[in-house]
Amino acid sequence: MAKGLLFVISGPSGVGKGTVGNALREKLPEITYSVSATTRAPRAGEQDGVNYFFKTREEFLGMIERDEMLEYAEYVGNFYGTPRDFVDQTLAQGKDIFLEIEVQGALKVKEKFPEGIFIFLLPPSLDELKDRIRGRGTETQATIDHRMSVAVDEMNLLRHYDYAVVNDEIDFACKRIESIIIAEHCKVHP
Ligand SMILES: Nc1ncnc2c1ncn2[C@@H]1O[C@H](COP(=O)(O)OP(=O)(O)OP(=O)(O)O)[C@@H](O)[C@H]1O
Ligand SMILES: Nc1nc2c(ncn2[C@@H]2O[C@H](COP(=O)(O)O)[C@@H](O)[C@H]2O)c(=O)[nH]1
Repeated sequence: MAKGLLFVISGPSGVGKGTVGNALREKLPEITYSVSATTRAPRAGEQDGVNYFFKTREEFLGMIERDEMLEYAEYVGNFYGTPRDFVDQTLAQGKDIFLEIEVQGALKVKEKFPEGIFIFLLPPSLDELKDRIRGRGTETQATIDHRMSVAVDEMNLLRHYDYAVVNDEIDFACKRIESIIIAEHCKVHP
Protein backbone atom coordinates (compact mmCIF):
# COMPACT_ATOMS: atom_id res chain seq x y z
CA MET A 1 0.00 0.00 0.00
CA ALA A 2 1.26 3.49 -0.83
CA LYS A 3 2.11 5.60 2.21
CA GLY A 4 0.09 8.73 2.86
CA LEU A 5 1.50 12.22 2.45
CA LEU A 6 2.67 14.35 5.34
CA PHE A 7 1.55 17.99 5.22
CA VAL A 8 2.94 20.58 7.60
CA ILE A 9 1.04 23.82 7.97
CA SER A 10 2.89 26.44 9.91
CA GLY A 11 3.20 30.16 10.24
CA PRO A 12 3.16 32.72 13.03
CA SER A 13 0.85 32.56 16.00
CA GLY A 14 -2.52 34.12 15.21
CA VAL A 15 -2.22 33.82 11.43
CA GLY A 16 -5.17 31.43 11.43
CA LYS A 17 -3.71 27.91 11.26
CA GLY A 18 -6.36 26.55 13.61
CA THR A 19 -9.20 28.44 11.95
CA VAL A 20 -8.22 27.42 8.43
CA GLY A 21 -7.54 23.87 9.70
CA ASN A 22 -11.06 23.65 11.16
CA ALA A 23 -12.58 24.91 7.90
CA LEU A 24 -10.54 22.35 5.94
CA ARG A 25 -11.70 19.56 8.26
CA GLU A 26 -15.30 20.51 7.56
CA LYS A 27 -14.73 20.41 3.81
CA LEU A 28 -12.49 17.35 3.85
CA PRO A 29 -13.61 15.19 6.80
CA GLU A 30 -11.23 12.43 5.73
CA ILE A 31 -8.23 14.55 6.74
CA THR A 32 -6.29 13.25 9.75
CA TYR A 33 -4.71 15.79 12.05
CA SER A 34 -1.99 15.10 14.56
CA VAL A 35 -2.82 16.18 18.13
CA SER A 36 0.22 17.81 19.73
CA ALA A 37 1.42 17.60 23.30
CA THR A 38 2.08 20.83 25.18
CA THR A 39 3.03 22.13 28.61
CA ARG A 40 0.86 25.23 28.02
CA ALA A 41 -2.17 25.59 30.28
CA PRO A 42 -5.49 24.84 28.53
CA ARG A 43 -7.48 27.86 27.31
CA ALA A 44 -11.17 28.11 28.07
CA GLY A 45 -12.99 25.42 26.09
CA GLU A 46 -9.88 23.44 25.15
CA GLN A 47 -10.11 19.71 25.78
CA ASP A 48 -7.34 17.26 26.62
CA GLY A 49 -6.80 14.83 23.75
CA VAL A 50 -8.79 17.01 21.33
CA ASN A 51 -6.97 20.36 21.10
CA TYR A 52 -3.78 19.14 22.74
CA PHE A 53 -2.51 16.49 25.12
CA PHE A 54 -1.86 18.76 28.10
CA LYS A 55 1.27 17.64 29.97
CA THR A 56 3.33 18.77 32.92
CA ARG A 57 6.91 19.75 32.14
CA GLU A 58 8.09 16.46 33.72
CA GLU A 59 5.69 14.39 31.61
CA PHE A 60 6.78 16.22 28.46
CA LEU A 61 10.49 15.76 29.24
CA GLY A 62 9.75 12.05 29.82
CA MET A 63 8.22 11.80 26.33
CA ILE A 64 11.35 13.39 24.86
CA GLU A 65 13.62 11.01 26.82
CA ARG A 66 11.65 7.99 25.60
CA ASP A 67 12.02 9.30 22.04
CA GLU A 68 8.23 9.55 21.65
CA MET A 69 8.36 12.91 19.84
CA LEU A 70 8.77 13.30 16.10
CA GLU A 71 9.75 16.91 16.85
CA TYR A 72 9.37 19.37 19.66
CA ALA A 73 10.16 23.02 20.29
CA GLU A 74 10.15 25.47 23.14
CA TYR A 75 7.95 28.37 22.07
CA VAL A 76 7.30 31.47 24.18
CA GLY A 77 7.99 29.64 27.45
CA ASN A 78 6.21 26.34 26.78
CA PHE A 79 7.03 23.05 25.09
CA TYR A 80 5.05 21.81 22.10
CA GLY A 81 5.64 18.51 20.32
CA THR A 82 4.26 16.00 17.84
CA PRO A 83 3.81 12.44 19.15
CA ARG A 84 5.65 10.20 16.69
CA ASP A 85 3.61 6.96 16.77
CA PHE A 86 0.33 8.45 15.54
CA VAL A 87 2.07 10.08 12.56
CA ASP A 88 3.89 6.86 11.62
CA GLN A 89 0.75 4.73 11.98
CA THR A 90 -1.40 7.12 9.92
CA LEU A 91 1.12 7.26 7.07
CA ALA A 92 1.58 3.46 7.15
CA GLN A 93 -2.21 3.10 6.71
CA GLY A 94 -1.90 5.05 3.46
CA LYS A 95 -3.60 8.13 4.92
CA ASP A 96 -2.39 11.73 4.74
CA ILE A 97 -1.55 13.45 7.98
CA PHE A 98 -1.58 17.17 8.78
CA LEU A 99 0.63 18.82 11.38
CA GLU A 100 -0.15 22.34 12.54
CA ILE A 101 3.06 23.50 14.18
CA GLU A 102 5.40 26.43 14.60
CA VAL A 103 8.46 27.03 12.45
CA GLN A 104 11.35 25.56 14.51
CA GLY A 105 9.42 22.29 14.75
CA ALA A 106 8.52 22.34 11.06
CA LEU A 107 12.18 22.60 10.13
CA LYS A 108 12.99 19.60 12.35
CA VAL A 109 10.25 17.60 10.61
CA LYS A 110 11.79 18.59 7.28
CA GLU A 111 15.10 17.01 8.33
CA LYS A 112 13.31 13.72 9.08
CA PHE A 113 10.69 13.86 6.30
CA PRO A 114 12.22 15.84 3.42
CA GLU A 115 9.45 14.39 1.24
CA GLY A 116 6.83 16.17 3.38
CA ILE A 117 4.88 19.11 1.96
CA PHE A 118 5.57 22.32 3.85
CA ILE A 119 2.98 25.10 3.67
CA PHE A 120 3.55 28.50 5.26
CA LEU A 121 0.44 30.47 6.14
CA LEU A 122 1.06 34.21 5.91
CA PRO A 123 -0.95 37.10 7.32
CA PRO A 124 -2.03 39.89 4.93
CA SER A 125 0.15 42.23 7.08
CA LEU A 126 1.89 42.35 10.46
CA ASP A 127 -0.73 44.82 11.73
CA GLU A 128 -3.49 42.37 10.81
CA LEU A 129 -1.55 39.57 12.55
CA LYS A 130 -1.37 41.62 15.75
CA ASP A 131 -5.10 42.42 15.52
CA ARG A 132 -5.89 38.71 15.11
CA ILE A 133 -3.84 37.60 18.13
CA ARG A 134 -5.32 40.43 20.21
CA GLY A 135 -8.84 39.80 18.88
CA ARG A 136 -8.67 36.14 19.90
CA GLY A 137 -8.50 37.37 23.50
CA THR A 138 -6.37 34.49 24.78
CA GLU A 139 -3.02 36.17 25.43
CA THR A 140 -1.71 38.83 27.80
CA GLN A 141 -0.13 41.97 26.29
CA ALA A 142 3.34 40.60 27.19
CA THR A 143 2.64 37.32 25.38
CA ILE A 144 1.25 39.15 22.36
CA ASP A 145 4.45 41.22 22.16
CA HIS A 146 6.60 38.09 22.55
CA ARG A 147 4.63 36.16 19.90
CA MET A 148 4.84 39.14 17.52
CA SER A 149 8.63 39.38 17.88
CA VAL A 150 8.95 35.63 17.21
CA ALA A 151 6.62 36.05 14.19
CA VAL A 152 9.08 38.35 12.43
CA ASP A 153 11.90 35.76 12.81
CA GLU A 154 9.55 32.98 11.67
CA MET A 155 8.57 34.82 8.49
CA ASN A 156 12.25 35.12 7.59
CA LEU A 157 12.31 31.32 7.30
CA LEU A 158 9.67 31.18 4.57
CA ARG A 159 12.31 30.13 2.03
CA HIS A 160 12.48 26.64 3.59
CA TYR A 161 8.83 25.95 2.67
CA ASP A 162 7.28 24.57 -0.51
CA TYR A 163 4.19 26.79 -0.58
CA ALA A 164 3.18 30.21 0.74
CA VAL A 165 -0.55 30.73 1.34
CA VAL A 166 -1.87 34.13 2.40
CA ASN A 167 -4.75 33.83 4.87
CA ASP A 168 -6.68 36.89 3.75
CA GLU A 169 -10.11 35.23 3.65
CA ILE A 170 -10.65 31.85 5.30
CA ASP A 171 -12.43 30.42 2.25
CA PHE A 172 -9.72 31.54 -0.17
CA ALA A 173 -6.96 30.18 2.06
CA CYS A 174 -8.80 26.84 2.29
CA LYS A 175 -9.19 26.65 -1.48
CA ARG A 176 -5.47 27.31 -1.96
CA ILE A 177 -4.57 24.53 0.48
CA GLU A 178 -7.10 22.14 -1.10
CA SER A 179 -5.47 22.86 -4.48
CA ILE A 180 -2.05 22.04 -3.04
CA ILE A 181 -3.37 18.74 -1.65
CA ILE A 182 -4.87 17.82 -5.02
CA ALA A 183 -1.72 18.82 -6.93
CA GLU A 184 0.52 16.82 -4.59
CA HIS A 185 -1.61 13.73 -5.14
CA CYS A 186 -1.39 14.19 -8.93
CA LYS A 187 2.41 14.21 -8.97
CA VAL A 188 4.02 11.52 -11.08
CA HIS A 189 6.77 11.22 -8.46
CA PRO A 190 5.08 12.18 -5.19
N1 LIG B 1 -8.87 34.96 7.35
C1 LIG B 1 -9.14 35.49 8.56
N2 LIG B 1 -9.70 36.71 8.62
C2 LIG B 1 -9.98 37.28 9.81
N3 LIG B 1 -9.73 36.70 11.02
C3 LIG B 1 -9.17 35.48 11.01
C4 LIG B 1 -8.84 34.82 9.78
N4 LIG B 1 -8.28 33.63 10.09
C5 LIG B 1 -8.27 33.54 11.44
N5 LIG B 1 -8.80 34.65 12.00
C6 LIG B 1 -8.93 34.96 13.44
O1 LIG B 1 -7.62 35.16 13.94
C7 LIG B 1 -7.50 34.66 15.27
C8 LIG B 1 -6.33 33.69 15.33
O2 LIG B 1 -6.67 32.54 14.58
P1 LIG B 1 -6.14 31.09 15.01
O3 LIG B 1 -6.36 30.87 16.48
O4 LIG B 1 -6.75 30.12 14.07
O5 LIG B 1 -4.59 31.27 14.71
P2 LIG B 1 -3.40 30.22 14.87
O6 LIG B 1 -2.45 30.48 13.78
O7 LIG B 1 -3.96 28.83 14.98
O8 LIG B 1 -2.81 30.66 16.26
P3 LIG B 1 -1.81 29.86 17.23
O9 LIG B 1 -0.63 29.52 16.43
O10 LIG B 1 -1.53 30.85 18.31
O11 LIG B 1 -2.54 28.66 17.74
C9 LIG B 1 -8.83 34.03 15.61
O12 LIG B 1 -9.58 34.93 16.42
C10 LIG B 1 -9.50 33.81 14.25
O13 LIG B 1 -10.91 33.89 14.34
N1 LIG C 1 6.81 22.68 17.12
C1 LIG C 1 5.51 22.52 17.44
N2 LIG C 1 4.69 23.58 17.49
C2 LIG C 1 3.40 23.38 17.77
C3 LIG C 1 2.89 22.10 18.03
N3 LIG C 1 1.57 22.22 18.30
C4 LIG C 1 1.26 23.51 18.21
N4 LIG C 1 2.37 24.22 17.88
C5 LIG C 1 2.48 25.65 17.65
O1 LIG C 1 2.76 26.35 18.84
C6 LIG C 1 2.39 27.71 18.69
C7 LIG C 1 1.60 28.18 19.88
O2 LIG C 1 0.39 27.48 19.97
P1 LIG C 1 -0.79 27.96 20.93
O3 LIG C 1 -1.83 26.88 20.87
O4 LIG C 1 -0.21 28.14 22.30
O5 LIG C 1 -1.28 29.27 20.37
C8 LIG C 1 1.54 27.77 17.41
O6 LIG C 1 2.36 28.30 16.36
C9 LIG C 1 1.23 26.32 17.15
O7 LIG C 1 1.02 26.04 15.78
C10 LIG C 1 3.79 21.00 17.96
O8 LIG C 1 3.44 19.83 18.15
N5 LIG C 1 5.07 21.26 17.67
